[in-house]
Amino acid sequence: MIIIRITLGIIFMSVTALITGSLKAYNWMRKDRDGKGGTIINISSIVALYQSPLMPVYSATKSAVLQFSNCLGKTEIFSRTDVRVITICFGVTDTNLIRGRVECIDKELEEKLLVALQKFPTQSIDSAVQGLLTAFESGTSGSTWLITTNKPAEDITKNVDKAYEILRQGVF
Ligand SMILES: NC(=O)C1=CN([C@@H]2O[C@H](COP(=O)(O)OP(=O)(O)OC[C@H]3O[C@@H](n4cnc5c(N)ncnc54)[C@H](O)[C@@H]3O)[C@@H](O)[C@H]2O)C=CC1
Ligand SMILES: CCCCCC(=O)CC\C=C/C=C/C=C/[C@@H](O)[C@@H](O)CCCC(=O)O
Repeated sequence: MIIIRITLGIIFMSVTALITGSLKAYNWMRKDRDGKGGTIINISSIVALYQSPLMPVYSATKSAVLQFSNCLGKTEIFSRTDVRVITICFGVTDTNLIRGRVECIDKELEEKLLVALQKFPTQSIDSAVQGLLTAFESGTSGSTWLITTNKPAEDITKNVDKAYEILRQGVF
């Protein structure tokens, strides 16, 4: 089925390749294994910051990117390895990704997504890159940055921490 192929593709690209690539770089750079330290910047999305029915697969992959990168960048690890891990949540950005046809799990969702993508303000590539550079210059390890709607990059680490404080209630 086409959707299985697309789904496996997006999971492979956004999760499997990102995690294996990050860990390769991580092990190469980590100071406690004779590396020189360094920075990993992983790209998530605004879809990791809210729950929408439009793209359950894509949203799941971007949430995985956020959680993996936040956890890998935690101080307990960073203090030993000097490998800083930063996560970027981009809003809709004017690239080929949103220009091409976006296949969803059914036609109804695809139509809703097209409307959403047209309605949601699209930021320029320049603004997205400027925001990424700000995060690179200022971001601490394990931080999350919201870069959307041509606004300056915003460090939303505290929001993510608060969200997980709520989610962990009753767990321990
Ligand atoms: N454009 C947007 O609105 C947003 C994009 N993002 C994320 O930003 C990242 C980049 O997306 P865009 O630049 O917008 O997409 P894009 O489609 O414009 O660019 C993707 C690039 O990756 C290359 N590529 C595809 N498969 C590859 C592979 N197997 N190996 C090496 N290169 C490959 C393509 O040739 C293309 O140049 C993605 O992770 C996307 O999910 C996140 C939020 C919003
Ligand atoms: C209003 C939504 C804002 C989204 C901001 C972004 O991250 C841009 C995403 C733009 C396109 C995403 C394409 C994703 C494609 C695949 O996931 C999809 O074709 C696979 C199956 C559907 C699914 O992801 O559930």
